[in-house]
Amino acid sequence: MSQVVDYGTALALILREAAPFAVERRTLAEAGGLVLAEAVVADADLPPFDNSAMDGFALRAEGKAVAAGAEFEVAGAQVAGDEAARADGGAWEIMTGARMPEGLDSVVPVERVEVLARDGKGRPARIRLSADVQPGDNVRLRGQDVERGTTVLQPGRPVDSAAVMVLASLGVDSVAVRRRPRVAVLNTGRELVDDPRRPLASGEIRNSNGPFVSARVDAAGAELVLRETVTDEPADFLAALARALAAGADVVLSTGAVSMGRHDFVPDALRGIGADIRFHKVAIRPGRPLLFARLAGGQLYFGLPGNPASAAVGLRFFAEAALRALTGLAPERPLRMPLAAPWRKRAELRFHLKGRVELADGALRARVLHGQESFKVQPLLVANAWIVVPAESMALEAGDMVDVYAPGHAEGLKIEEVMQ
Ligand SMILES: Nc1nc2c(c(=O)[nH]1)N[C@H]1C(S)=C(S)[C@@H](COP(=O)(O)OP(=O)(O)OC[C@H]3O[C@@H](n4cnc5c(N)ncnc54)[C@H](O)[C@@H]3O)O[C@H]1N2
Ligand code: MOO
Repeated sequence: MSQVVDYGTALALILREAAPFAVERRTLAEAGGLVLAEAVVADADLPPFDNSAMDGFALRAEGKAVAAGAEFEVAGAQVAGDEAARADGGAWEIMTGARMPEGLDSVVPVERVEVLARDGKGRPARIRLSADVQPGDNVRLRGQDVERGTTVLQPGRPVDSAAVMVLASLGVDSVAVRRRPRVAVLNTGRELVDDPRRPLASGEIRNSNGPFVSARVDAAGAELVLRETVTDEPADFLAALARALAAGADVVLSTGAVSMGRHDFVPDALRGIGADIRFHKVAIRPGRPLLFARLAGGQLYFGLPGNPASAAVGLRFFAEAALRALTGLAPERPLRMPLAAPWRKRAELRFHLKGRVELADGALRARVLHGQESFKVQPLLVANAWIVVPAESMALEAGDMVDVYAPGHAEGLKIEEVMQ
């Protein structure tokens, strides 16, 4: 198929091929950063028992305040880790996190108590309250944080540090997740030089897409299994592709050689090994010659155009959509924000623009940067977001709402960059 497809069609074709990976169980230590495949229901209360929030004395208030000046014998002591104890009145010395003695319901912090007498070991034996105590003061009730039976995590949520905190609190030892996609990167072009110490010969350039795409693959939560630079010889390319598949790649990303030139061999080379090219060319700018195929072994193939911004867009808006789907993440939804300044386009294409989210009078707004040409890399330094303008919007005014995406699907907008 070599007909130009629109963005929606391209995305639907990708999502049709990117079926989520099988569900696996992993320990919490292994699951960090992976995406939950099943909901997690709390099978315990948090906290698991009523306990003290303060070092102090546990009392029985029984629904009414205990006034300052009241005196109590100290009848026992309870430290974090002590098992359940029964109190028959009086006050119990208690530590933060210690189980409340049964029969007591409030805690007065040690600094609001006067110790009137001590026993032979120097421990408080009699106390007087120096402040009123309200019923339930400084007691953390069983289930007050998480009630047993509550669904605490939904499928599709990454196992981030917050999820680990809750799962570990509940004593969950393993979770159902999907593994990280394995990605291989092939950079095509005889003009490319990888070794930064090697002087450039006439016509040569540095390979920037290779390091860039590799870094972004990592930031997208995938595992880079191979990166190679290949010449414009189809045989070299196919040999490298075979090594990528042998390395276990689920997704292969190539850069370059997908346009109209005599050396743009990727489509034919792929056809030659039985790949099913699902689309080649999308009505977008930059990155129009983007190619997407399913290889004979089922792996997904994205032929990203060689210009750096085009490769970046193909990765961000097409390959990352596939990476999300493989791990069970729902399709991404953009932020909506007003445009900082008018912006016009001449082509009825969907534009993915290097943009900057700024803070103005406490509100966020999005600015389309200068230097949108796809060969330019310097504007990427200033950009902190992508601004997307649909094909049909030709003229936008300041204040018009636009779709804004973070630099990568797995990262939010970097607010510290916005604030600068
Ligand atoms: N006659 C036409 N020419 C071009 C068309 C077209 O429709 N008709 N499309 C243009 C567009 S749009 C793009 S984007 C590029 C895409 O070209 P390819 O994907 O075939 O890529 P190359 O030709 O190999 O390279 C394009 C450009 O990017 C530089 N490049 C390539 N790889 C790297 C790398 N790893 N690091 C840094 N820079 C790289 C390469 O040197 C070229 O300058 O085609 C247009 N032409
Ligand atoms: O669309 Mo190409 O991707 O302009 O450079």
